[in-house]
Parts: sequence; structure tokens; C-alpha cells
Amino acid sequence: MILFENVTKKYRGTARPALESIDLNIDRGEFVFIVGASGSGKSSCLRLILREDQPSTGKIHVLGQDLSKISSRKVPYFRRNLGTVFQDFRLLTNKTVYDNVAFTLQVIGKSRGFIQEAVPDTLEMVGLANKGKRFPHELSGGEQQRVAIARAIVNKPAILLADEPTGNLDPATSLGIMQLLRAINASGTTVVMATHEAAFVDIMQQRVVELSQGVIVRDEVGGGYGETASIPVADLSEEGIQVLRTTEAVVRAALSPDMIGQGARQEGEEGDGDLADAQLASEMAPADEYPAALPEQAPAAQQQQPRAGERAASVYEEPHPFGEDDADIDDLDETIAAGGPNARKIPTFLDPDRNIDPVKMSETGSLAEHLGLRGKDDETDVGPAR
Ligand SMILES: Nc1ncnc2c1ncn2[C@@H]1O[C@H](COP(=O)(O)OP(=O)(O)OP(=O)(O)O)[C@@H](O)[C@H]1O
Repeated sequence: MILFENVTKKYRGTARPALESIDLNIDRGEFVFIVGASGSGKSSCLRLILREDQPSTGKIHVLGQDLSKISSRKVPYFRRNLGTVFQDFRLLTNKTVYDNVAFTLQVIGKSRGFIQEAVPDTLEMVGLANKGKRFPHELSGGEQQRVAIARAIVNKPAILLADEPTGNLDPATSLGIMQLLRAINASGTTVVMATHEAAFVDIMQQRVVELSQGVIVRDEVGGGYGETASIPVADLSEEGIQVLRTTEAVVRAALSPDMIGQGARQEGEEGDGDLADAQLASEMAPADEYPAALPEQAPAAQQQQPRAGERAASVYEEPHPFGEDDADIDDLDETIAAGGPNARKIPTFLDPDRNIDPVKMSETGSLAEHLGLRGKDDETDVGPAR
């Protein structure tokens, strides 16, 4: 689906390449973290996939297309298959939430009927069904990122590229965003995410591609953040460190062998966290306490038997821009049904089918409280996470 063949990118006027001899193959349905220290080449990598830039040497194929052969005129058509999310949200400030999401569809000429169906569906999916009339400045940071994600996925792209999507959010809000991205991935979208968020990379146990000075130094399925891709903890305030540690403790407790697949560890049971962690984790885990975050989606492992009528009800069944002859696209449904080539068990608290109501998540404070973290106001939802 995404193929880099011996790709080198050297920017004009720079002494060394930003990316050097990169070979990378990302399959349909994968969730891939791209990690690495600042300047290691993560964003350059995403820009090349998006065809915002071209490699100096080497070949890149995305969705079966040789990117060097796509003319500038056709680049916008190519990009319809890719959703993008950035650290700074990039919303249109003078448009409502609804219009921000609808705008994506309007510019590619979708019918009014399609837009009227797809936008509310997508806003509901990201937990913002009741906030369509708000303007971006009336939303918390986490909510703004949800709008950006809604905008990115409303056209049901095959690939979602996320460049530090939680970089401006606190850990609790970031957790909700990660859960949403994992749910989107579970529905079949390939997700490639550049990040510095060590805790989330560690707990998600997805494929990790680590860059160091433009070179891939690690490509590990089910990996963690790693030691060399260091998080700039020096930037953390004391309070930030406390929140990050608490979050990490919670998610690690949630991932303990006792809990995976069987709900929360009970208070007082043995585990690798302390009692407070176990309490927090057990608050997170009960499956039936919250409605499913994404009712129409199931975690990858459960998607081998799609529910009858589920796909028929989708509003996204329009012809793919690449046409029905594209083998890559033809195979997509099969891959989705199989849960993607790298479908594997995901942590219960990230399981889109089971735990946190997205509306609760988007109402700032409630998730943090739910996690046992400090509650917060809308105004404080945006802030340095690290
Ligand atoms: N347009 C450009 N012109 C010249 N050099 C660039 C350009 N864009 C990036 N670079 C350089 O390429 C290297 C890789 O940058 P890139 O933004 O891809 O790194 P990154 O891993 O995404 O960093 P960060 O985590 O700080 O966002 C850096 O040395 C950067 O200075």
C-alpha cells in the first residue's frame, strides 16, 4: 500500500539528507508509528507519502501509484485517498464544526445528499454529534483535534497520516485521540503516525519504525518507543510529569497479563502496578459500563464476521476515485473483513468496541476524572503535553 524503494531526500542547501536509502513497505490495514528524535525525518517521510514533496532519488508507490508519475494536476485526486491530521489541528476558524468537515467533501464535488449524510455520521463517530454548530474557538483542544480527524476520515480514506496528532494535548485527552485513531484503524484504514509520545507507542504494541538522522534504525512489529527516540521530558513541568506518570501507570496496569481479555484487575490483586494503579485500571476496564465508542465498528480481531447489513448501511459506498480496476482497492473489503494483515489483540482500554463513550471523552474533564486524573476545564484542555 505504501512502498519506499531506496528513497533519499536531500533538501536544497542542506549538508546531509533528511532521509537516506529508505526501504519501507506498509501493508493495508497496518497501524505504524514513526518515531525518532526531532529532525530525524518523520515529517519528511509523511510529506513524501502525501506527495507534498518528491524524493531526490528512489521510488515511492502509494495505493499502487508511482508517485513520480502523478502530474501536479492529478495530485489533488490522489490525495482524496489520504486523510491528514496535524499537531496544530489546522481548522478553518471562520467555519463551524459541521462546515469544516463538510468543506472537505464540497471541494471534491460530493453531492449535497452525500454530505448531509456523511458529516453527521462522522461527527457522531468522533463524539461530536452535538457540537456541529460550534466554531473551533468554542471547542477544547481535544475536541478540535476530533474535528480535524472527522475532516480527515469523512471521505473514508484508505490511509490516514497523522503528524504528532497529540502533540498539543494533555495525556488524558491524548488517550481519547489514540483510542479514536485505533478504532479508525480497526475499521480498515491504514494509519501512519509520527509521534514523540513514548507512553502510547509502548502500550499500543503496533509496528514501530524508528528513524535516526534520516535512516531507519528499527522496524519492529509490536514494538515500543525505544530508548534512542527520546521524549523531551526536560520540557515537562512537575505537574506534567505527574500526569504523564499516572497515565502511563494506568495504561500499564490496564495491559498487565491479568487484565488483558478479562477486564479489570481487582483491587488488592497482585500485579506490576501499585494499589492505586490497580484501582484506576479497574475503573477503566469494565466492558459494559459504557456504550461502545464506535457502534458500527468492531475491533480488528472481531471483524471476521461483519454484522449483516452493516456495510449496506454505510454512506461511503461511492466509487473509489482510482476506479474499480485498482487491485489494491478491490482487495480492501477483504482485508477489512480479515481485520487487516497485522490484526492482533489490542489493549482492552483501546478497544473501540468496549469502553469509553466518545461523547464523555470529548466533554473535557470527564475522561481525566474517569482515569483518576485531575479534572480540567475546556480552557485548559490545550496545553503542552511534554
Ligand atoms: N524544507 C526544508 N528545507 C531544508 N531542510 C529541511 C526542510 N524540511 C526539513 N528539513 C530538515 O530535514 C531534517 C528532517 O526534518 P523533519 O521535519 O522531517 O524531522 P522530524 O523528525 O519530523 O522532526 P520533528 O520531530 O522536530 O518534527 C531536519 O534536519 C530538518 O532541518
